[in-house]
This record gives sequence, structure tokens and C-alpha cells, in this order.
Amino acid sequence: MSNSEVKQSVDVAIIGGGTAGLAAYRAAKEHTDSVLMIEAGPYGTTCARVGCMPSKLLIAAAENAHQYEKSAQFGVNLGKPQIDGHAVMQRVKSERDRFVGFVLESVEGIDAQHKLDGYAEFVTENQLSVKHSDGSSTQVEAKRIVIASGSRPAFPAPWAELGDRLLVNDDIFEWDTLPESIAVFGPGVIGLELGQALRRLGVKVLMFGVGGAVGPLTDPTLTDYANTTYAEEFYLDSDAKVELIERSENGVKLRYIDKQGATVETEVDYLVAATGRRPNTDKLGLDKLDIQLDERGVPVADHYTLQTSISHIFIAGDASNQIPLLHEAADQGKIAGDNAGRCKEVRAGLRRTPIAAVFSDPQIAMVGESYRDIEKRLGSCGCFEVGEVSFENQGRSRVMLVNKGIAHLYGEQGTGRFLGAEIIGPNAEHLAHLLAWAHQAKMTVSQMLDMPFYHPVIEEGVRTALRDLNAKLHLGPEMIDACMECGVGS
Ligand SMILES: Cc1cc2nc3c(=O)[nH]c(=O)nc-3n(C[C@H](O)[C@H](O)[C@H](O)COP(=O)(O)OP(=O)(O)OC[C@H]3O[C@@H](n4cnc5c(N)ncnc54)[C@H](O)[C@@H]3O)c2cc1C
Ligand SMILES: NC(=O)c1ccc[n+]([C@@H]2O[C@H](COP(=O)([O-])OP(=O)(O)OC[C@H]3O[C@@H](n4cnc5c(N)ncnc54)[C@H](O)[C@@H]3O)[C@@H](O)[C@H]2O)c1
Repeated sequence: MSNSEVKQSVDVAIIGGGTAGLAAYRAAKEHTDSVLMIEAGPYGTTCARVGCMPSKLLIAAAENAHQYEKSAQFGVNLGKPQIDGHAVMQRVKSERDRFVGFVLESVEGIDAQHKLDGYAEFVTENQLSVKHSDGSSTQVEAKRIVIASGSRPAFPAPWAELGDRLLVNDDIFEWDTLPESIAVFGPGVIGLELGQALRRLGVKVLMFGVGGAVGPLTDPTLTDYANTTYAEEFYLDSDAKVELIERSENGVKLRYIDKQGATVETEVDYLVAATGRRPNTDKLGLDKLDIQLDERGVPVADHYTLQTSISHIFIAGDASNQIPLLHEAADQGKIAGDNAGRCKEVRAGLRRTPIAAVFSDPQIAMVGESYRDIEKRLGSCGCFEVGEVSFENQGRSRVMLVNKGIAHLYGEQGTGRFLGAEIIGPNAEHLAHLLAWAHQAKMTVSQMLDMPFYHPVIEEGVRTALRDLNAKLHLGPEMIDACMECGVGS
């Protein structure tokens, strides 16, 4: 029988076999054995193949090179590090393949009757057409459907004319060695992480943005600090005026107005587009359904149940246009799959305190509500305060020569509740976890100050910001210049 004649009928169909899709599959299977996961591309997940893991592997190599270069400041002279681009990329790819291997093993453990290779599109609210690579198709009739189709890089259409000189993150992790020069467009999370890592591995990097933003930061003080700090390592103009982007014989020709107002013409090997990602919902045939969409064409879904305006269709992960992070994809997949697996009722799932970390140096982290959101909600009544610590004179940070950064902690007037934080600074990934746990436990700033702080540690910087915040909320004493009884430099 040819595939084009195949018809399948299931309780739950899941579009996408990435992190959210796999989590949805497992959760739905708790309720019914009639589950089908449809995957259009290679299994292994975006996170393991071209996302979180290979990017952190590249950053790990870069951090080592940087640490080596910095050692002279401690009186340890190691000379200039020799970067072997082939060896760097070989480790990135072999470790990446190891991580992907674990995912593939778990996918192989799924019964063949529960998996279907092909591209799924809606025909009706309950029917999907799945196109296979050999041109045939399968019609899938499903009582409930989870959309877990992920996202893809988005960039201005004219850049496609750069051909093989235009790269996105996926391409970088296929390199056999490192190029000499790149221009990164988009100083967001991906651009910052990959651009800085490549710079530290000896690649010439120019970075251009629009509107002045750096990473996910929304607090103007921290954004200014980030702009200045990263620009010490590579050319960064987060509000750039680029007049020309053109393919040349051996790379990409650029003309831009630099920060001093001079016109600069230069050429780089590649243009790396890190200008954001778009949810993969535009080619799912959603126009055939009477489903409520947001301004990006993504089905609107309830935050807690992941149910769309069509009660038997759920959405999870990057496709949902909510919070495009790995742990969120896993949580959302679990909630959506659980609800799709249940027949009649939907249940609210656990949505944790928002937490995000950027693995740049200094790192960036966001916890709870962002400055922008708090300012919008409470700014007009002056109902919140900002506690600050600078890491420049923070004891342990200076000892370790990582004394760059600022943390802003936000608290609510009256209740004294901790609302959120933005950090650019050392160990921000770890500080963010402390703060996120406190936020999810709905702690007040005073309660957080009752917690133990060791000496000398970078976490003492968090205590300084908390003390500052508590004083500004009129819940604690005025900040004195330095707390000597807390330990020098705390
Ligand atoms: C460079 C980079 C670095 C990152 N680093 C981090 C990090 O450090 N920490 C972090 O938390 N997050 C990070 N992320 C984000 C994280 O990778 C994503 O949030 C997460 O992988 C999303 O999972 P998902 O299941 O929604 O999508 P995916 O894993 O992409 O799965 C979606 C799947 O759906 C399939 N699909 C699409 N359309 C169809 C269709 N019509 N029919 C069938 N199948 C379809 C795709 O082939 C794909 O396999 C990073 C992302 C990138 C790109
Ligand atoms: N460490 C992590 O957790 C991690 C790492 C990488 C990616 N991610 C996830 O992936 C998502 C996507 O990352 P991203 O970096 O692609 O998106 P992003 O939204 O973080 O950044 C895109 C940047 O590109 C800029 N930009 C847009 N158009 C531009 C143009 N024409 N020219 C120059 N700059 C332009 C934007 O102003 C923004 O600064 C993130 O939001 C994050 O959730 C997470």
C-alpha cells in the first residue's frame, strides 16, 4: 500500500519531536496508548543539535582561552594561547553528537507505531496531512492535537542574496575550523554568546544591533553598562547605521557609520544573522481553522493550560511564542500533553518563576518580572524600588578578577515583596537561581535577608543589593558605605 493511501486515527497527535514534543508525548501516554508524534526533520532536538549544548561547548573553549590570557594579571605568565580552530570545532561537534546521541536513544525507545516522519499540516480542526520525503502523504485523524513545532532563525529577506556567506547558528556548529572575521547582526542572546565566544577564539568580530538593546536586558542602567562592557572586547554598536550589505568575491562587504560618525567600509568572511527567531506556525495551515492568533500569527493559548481557542488544540515550546527556553519547552510540553491526553477536562500546570541566563562574560540573568514589566505595572504610582550592587568593588569578585557588573533587584513598596531582578555580572547564572527560588517562594526582601550568606562569596553582592532595596522600601536601616561586620568587600 502506498503512503498516500494511508489513514491513521489517534487520540492525540503531536506536531514536532523536539523538547516540547517529547515531553508532550510522555505526558499524553500516561492517559492513552493512542498517541502519535510527527517529526519533519532530524530527531535530537534544537537544544542538543544547534542550540543550548553546542553553543555552551563553543563558549567553554573561549572561556578557557580567555582565562589563559588573563592569567598574567595574577603573575602567572603563560604567553598568548594558540587556538587550533580544527580542534576547537572537533570537540564542539563530538561532544554535541554525544548529547544528541542521548536524545536519539530515548526516541529509539519509543514504539515505531507512535512515531511518524513527515511534515504535518492542518486540513481541518481534527485532521492533519503529513507529507513524507518520498512525496507521499498520510492523513491523520486526531481527537486532540499538540502543536510543538519549535522556531527557526528569522532575518531580513534581502540577506538571502548573500548565499553561503550568510550564516545562522545551525551553520556555525558545522564548521570544521574557525573563520577570520564575521559580522554579527543582532546583539541579542544568540549574537552575544556566539559573537563573544568567537572573538575570544581569535575571530575578528563586528556586532550591529537596532534600537540599543543588548541581550534580554530591559533596565536602562544595565543596558548602558552592557553596551560599554562588551564593546571593550569587540566592535559593538547596538544602534547601528549600516548603509550597505553586499556579497563580495570572498565574503561580505559592509559600509556603516561608526560610533564616532565616520563612514567605514570593510569586508568580513561571513554575516551571522542572530536577529531573532520566529515560531514555526506560519506553514501549519492554521488559516484553514477558526483559531485565535496573536500579532505574530501564533495561536493564543492559556498560560496555565496551553489550550488554544479551539479546545482540543494545545501549543507548547518555542512554537507558543511565550518564553523560548529549554526548561519552558519541557514544562509547556508536559502541561499540553497531559491536557491532550485527558479526555474531558483540562488542568492548570505549574508555571515557574521566569529565569533566564546568558552565558556571555560577564553573564546576564533575568529573574521574575523584568524592569520593563514592573515599570509598566507599578511605575506611575512609584510603587516599586530598585536595590543595586556594583560588582566592581565586591570582595570575592575582585579576588577572582571577575569584578565587572551590576545587579538591580526590584521590590514592592508596602508589601516588601521581591519582584524580580536583572543582572550583568559574575556567576549571574547561579545568583539568578537563588533569586528565582526566593521569588517563587514569594519571599519578601526582609525574609531573603534573614537567609545565610557565607564569606567571602559573590552572593554577598546580592545581600548588598537586598540591603539597599530594603532601606529604599523603608523596611530596613539606611545603607552605610560598607558593612565591615559582614566581612571586607562583601
Ligand atoms: C543557539 C541557541 C542557543 C540556545 N541556548 C539555550 C540555553 O542555553 N538555554 C535555554 O534554556 N534555551 C536555549 N535555547 C533555546 C532552546 O533551544 C529552545 O527554547 C528549545 O529547544 C525549544 O524546544 P521546542 O521543542 O519548542 O523546539 P524544537 O526542539 O526545535 O522542536 C520542534 C520540532 O518540530 C519539528 N517540526 C516543525 N514543524 C513541523 C511540522 N509541521 N511537522 C512535523 N514536525 C515539525 C522540527 O523539525 C523540530 O524537530 C537556545 C536556542 C538556540 C537557537
Ligand atoms: N542562554 C540562553 O538561554 C539562550 C541562548 C541562546 C538563545 N536563547 C533563546 O533563543 C531566543 C532567540 O535568540 P536571538 O538572539 O535570536 O533573539 P533575541 O530576540 O534575543 O535577539 C535578537 C536581536 O536582534 C536585534 N535585531 C533585530 N533585527 C535586527 C537587524 N535587522 N539588524 C541588527 N539587529 C537586529 C534585536 O534588536 C535583538 O537585539 C532567545 O530569546 C532565547 O530565549 C537562549
